[in-house]
Amino acid sequence: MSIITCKAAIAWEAGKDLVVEDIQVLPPGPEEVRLKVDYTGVCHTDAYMLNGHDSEGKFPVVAGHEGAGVVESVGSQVTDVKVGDHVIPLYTAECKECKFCKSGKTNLCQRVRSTQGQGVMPDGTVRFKCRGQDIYHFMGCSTFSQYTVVSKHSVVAVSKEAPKEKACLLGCGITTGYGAATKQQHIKGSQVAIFGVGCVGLAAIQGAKAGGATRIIAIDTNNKKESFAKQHGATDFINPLEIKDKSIQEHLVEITDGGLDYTFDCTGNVGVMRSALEACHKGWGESIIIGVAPAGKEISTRPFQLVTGRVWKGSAFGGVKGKSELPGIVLDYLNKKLDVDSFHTHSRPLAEINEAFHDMHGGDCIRCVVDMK
Ligand SMILES: NC(=O)C1=CN([C@@H]2O[C@H](COP(=O)(O)OP(=O)(O)OC[C@H]3O[C@@H](n4cnc5c(N)ncnc54)[C@H](OP(=O)(O)O)[C@@H]3O)[C@@H](O)[C@H]2O)C=CC1
Ligand SMILES: N[C@@H](CCC(=O)N[C@@H](CSC=O)C(=O)NCC(=O)O)C(=O)O
Ligand SMILES: [Zn+2]
Ligand SMILES: [Zn+2]
Repeated sequence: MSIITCKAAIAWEAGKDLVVEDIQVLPPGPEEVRLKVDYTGVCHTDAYMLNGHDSEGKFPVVAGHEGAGVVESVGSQVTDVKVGDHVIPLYTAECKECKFCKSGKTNLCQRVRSTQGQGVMPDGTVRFKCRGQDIYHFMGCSTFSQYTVVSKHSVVAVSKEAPKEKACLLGCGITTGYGAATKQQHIKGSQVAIFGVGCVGLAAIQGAKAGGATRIIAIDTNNKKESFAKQHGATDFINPLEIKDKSIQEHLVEITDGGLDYTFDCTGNVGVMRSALEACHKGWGESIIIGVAPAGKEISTRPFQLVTGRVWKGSAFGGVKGKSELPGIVLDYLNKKLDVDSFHTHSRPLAEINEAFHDMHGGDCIRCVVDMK
């Protein structure tokens, strides 16, 4: 296996445009997989890290974590995937052996998590070089490169029938929102509010509908999001900026006879997280934090909100175990149980990856998919 020279979008420092340039991608180590990335989505978490808001952010870096591609080569200890497999990299690994994997209580495998957070492979080194300099990995995926190297625990083979320009979105945004909603045990017949109608929030709306929620209130500051929300099953749409005489949580409690059974924060704004918690029904309402808040931000509420039975919790990658569950979610997409196509609203070639980040903030964009080929 030799070094591959290809194109990658490199972030040299926080807050600056990515630069597309030649990068050297080293061969995979014994427990690693090198893959050709065909498509990558651009998630809000990439923007957050590239803007310097991630306490784990390291530069220079190849960002991107919502990809789909094909295995190019594998290390000697890799048995789960083989050359030619269509794969999705997993920022939430699944080793099936660590305490977390074996607990049956969480999808948060810790096998590679600490090195992943440091931007390096499990052996503490990197597989990217540009202009003679080491370049960090991001979230164990680094899909903004035409080739990338991931741990064998951080990749799963999926059906070759799934178009990769759509399947990539199952590598983060759609799975995150859909999983977070569908994994709530008592969502059937419930009243739900989803704050933030981006890719994650829209997928949570879809999940709430699939789970049988009877009232699904979508909340976004951009009115252009109403049609997307209703198309996916929202029964109501509220722009919180249009609620004048009271807070959004007071309004929600009023119109739902005491509050929501479930609320989901899909914004990353800590003020919104508080509203989402306080909009929950006394005694049993549960608020699930999905959004990622900037470094240094903290959540607060009156403890009385929890004393009186509201539950505050969080969800990463929708609670989905990547190796065990993602191939089935891809099949759900192929079997039309799960809509993915309508989330792919914008496309860009790699040369225009910076514009993909601008697309994100127009009300008409759910996901921009970058063609890496
Ligand atoms: N826990 C996990 O596993 C994951 C977490 N995330 C996080 O989830 C969040 C959503 O991600 P994604 O869908 O990609 O992001 P998007 O930026 O696509 O969507 C966020 C939406 O929330 C809207 N919004 C912003 N402020 C408010 C507000 N005060 N009230 C209501 N709506 C608001 C935004 O509007 P506008 O664009 O006009 O600002 C936008 O429509 C991010 O924080 C991301 O980092 C993402 C993936 C996985
Ligand atoms: N590094 C950040 C936290 C970032 C974060 O919470 N990431 C989410 C996924 S966001 C995907 O788009 C996640 O899975 N978190 C669990 C984890 O183990 O990272 C920080 O330090 O605050
Ligand atoms: Zn993401
Ligand atoms: Zn594990």
